[in-house]
Amino acid sequence: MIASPFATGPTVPASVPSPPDAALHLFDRARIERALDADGFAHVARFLEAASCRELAACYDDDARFRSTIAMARHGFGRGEYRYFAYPLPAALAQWRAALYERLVPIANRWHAAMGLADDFPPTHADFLARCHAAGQRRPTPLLLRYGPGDYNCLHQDLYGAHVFPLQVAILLSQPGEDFDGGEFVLTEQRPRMQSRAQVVPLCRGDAVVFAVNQRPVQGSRGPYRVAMRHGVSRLRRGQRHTLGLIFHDAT
Ligand SMILES: O=C(O)CCC(=O)C(=O)O
Ligand SMILES: [Fe+2]
Repeated sequence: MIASPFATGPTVPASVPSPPDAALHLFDRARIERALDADGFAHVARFLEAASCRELAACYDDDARFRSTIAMARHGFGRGEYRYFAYPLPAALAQWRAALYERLVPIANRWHAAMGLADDFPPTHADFLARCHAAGQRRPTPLLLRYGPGDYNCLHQDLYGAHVFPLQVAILLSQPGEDFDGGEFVLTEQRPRMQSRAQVVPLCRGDAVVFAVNQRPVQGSRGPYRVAMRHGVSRLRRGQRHTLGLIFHDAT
């Protein structure tokens, strides 16, 4: 268990509330690895408590925490808005990012080897960030997303430069059926010489989904081949939906 997202950090005001810890113990690596290998995603239920979700969603309006705000419609990305956190990240977001990286890095390295990709990833997130920063990828990528009625997120890949960690995590901060309707997390998979396959991940508030950023290896009869994944969110029919996105590489 680790500290609250808002507990410390040089620029975070002392008055900000302290939600409970993320349930990193639910992050059962063997199960997650099996699910990622089979489907390209793993669902981790109840990763964050409702109070933490509410506090994270509420911090969307705190301008001082963010480096930039993107109106998705302006870029053809969909409809809705998201904001990238500024460095220094709220202390526990940095800790979650580092802790999740360390749990996922063996899978990332095995995937890259299976796909014949040269990169291998260092055991700590600090060392991987140093590699990103040395290559000019210095801007933080953790983000909060906010969707209202009619909003959606087009299928995409969060690639921000040459250095790409092949897995990322999204955490739903709102409760489907209560806070919003519609707005399902969707993944598609482009398989060589085959039509694309879509999967919907039925997240509840506080659930995390770990998924492939771009390519993943699939075991074929003649060895592994690569499939390309994309993710997005279907249109909201009602209400408001917030998500926390944790991407492990930084951006140019
Ligand atoms: O809102 C969502 O569930 C999708 C978020 C997303 O695209 C991301 O975390 O990269
Ligand atoms: Fe994304």
